[in-house]
Amino acid sequence: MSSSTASPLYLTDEDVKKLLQWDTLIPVIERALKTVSQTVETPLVVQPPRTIMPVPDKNGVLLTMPGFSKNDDALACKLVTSFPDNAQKGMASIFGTVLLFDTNTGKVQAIMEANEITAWRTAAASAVATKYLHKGSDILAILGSGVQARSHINALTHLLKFKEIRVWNHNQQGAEKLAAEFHELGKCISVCYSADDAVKNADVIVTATYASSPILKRKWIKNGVHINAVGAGINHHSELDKELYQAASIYTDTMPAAQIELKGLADIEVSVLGEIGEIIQGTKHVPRENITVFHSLGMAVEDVVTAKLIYEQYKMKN
Ligand SMILES: NC(=O)C1=CN([C@@H]2O[C@H](COP(=O)(O)OP(=O)(O)OC[C@H]3O[C@@H](n4cnc5c(N)ncnc54)[C@H](OP(=O)(O)O)[C@@H]3O)[C@@H](O)[C@H]2O)C=CC1
Ligand SMILES: O=C([O-])C1=[NH+]CCC1
Repeated sequence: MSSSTASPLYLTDEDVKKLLQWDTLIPVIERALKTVSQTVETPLVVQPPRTIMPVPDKNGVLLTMPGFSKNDDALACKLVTSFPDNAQKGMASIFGTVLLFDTNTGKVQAIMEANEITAWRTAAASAVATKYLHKGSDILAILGSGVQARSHINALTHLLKFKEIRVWNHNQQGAEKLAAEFHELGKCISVCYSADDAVKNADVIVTATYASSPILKRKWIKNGVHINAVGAGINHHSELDKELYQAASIYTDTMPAAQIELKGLADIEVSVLGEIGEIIQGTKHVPRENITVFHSLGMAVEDVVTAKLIYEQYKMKN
């Protein structure tokens, strides 16, 4: 069959999972984060603001996330939904699909289920932010026990050797289940029964929930802690309390998206200081004693480069 008539490759989440590894993914995501922040005449990354469409009468949103990376010669678009009530049905909250295109012809090369892609690339971005902004690695605290909580434990423990890992969830059973799952794999995780216990003296904290009121407070955490704020829906920022926002140096993945999706921070007189890519490049510096927040929104280019990496790995193995 000629390549102009060949059907696109279809990869399920199971297939994708077999083709992803932190050692290869984290550097690819690091390069994407850095490239987004580079000012060059011809853009190396194209990612228009994503559309976020609330689904009427349902507690859910549909996002469209197209992107292009020149360095990776990769063009893709992710469609992703977020339906927080799915947990009550025993289902995942986030469902995604990525279309990867041939950059010369625009023909679809591959269609990939993107639940694993979203879980891995988000955690990889937090791992990169943590690499540049953490000051210690004794204690890791995870707030939330869902898909992102799991992938963040995997990515962060791949990168850093923590002495203690703690998990808290608003529903204790979720935390216990996650800890038991890691226990099976030989990883010890303590379940905490309050969020303040979980984050006491922590060096790195991840918030990955749908909380609509703060689950992390300034008064509970030490100076110098690094926080990856990953969750809490679209168009609002609610996992951290006002005092914490006001005390922290906040970085994000992409400023154009932050100006839209984090615009509510202006109401509490908080500004995002810049992109994590600027820290990677060394054009911005943060004093060691500062509390740092990586406000992760999720970028199309992360999905683009991850899908390309998966496609290349697939071709190599088949
Ligand atoms: N920045 C990015 O790139 C991305 C961000 N996200 C965001 O990350 C967050 C987690 O996503 P994901 O792990 O896939 O979702 P999951 O449904 O797998 O996990 C959600 C977690 O939040 C908890 N939770 C739900 N409601 C509340 C609440 N009101 N207060 C406190 N905790 C709550 C759940 O507990 P329980 O199930 O026990 O109720 C569960 O631990 C979401 O906000 C999502 O939008 C997701 C993908 C990418
Ligand atoms: O970037 C992403 O894929 C998402 N961010 C929030 C929900 C899904």
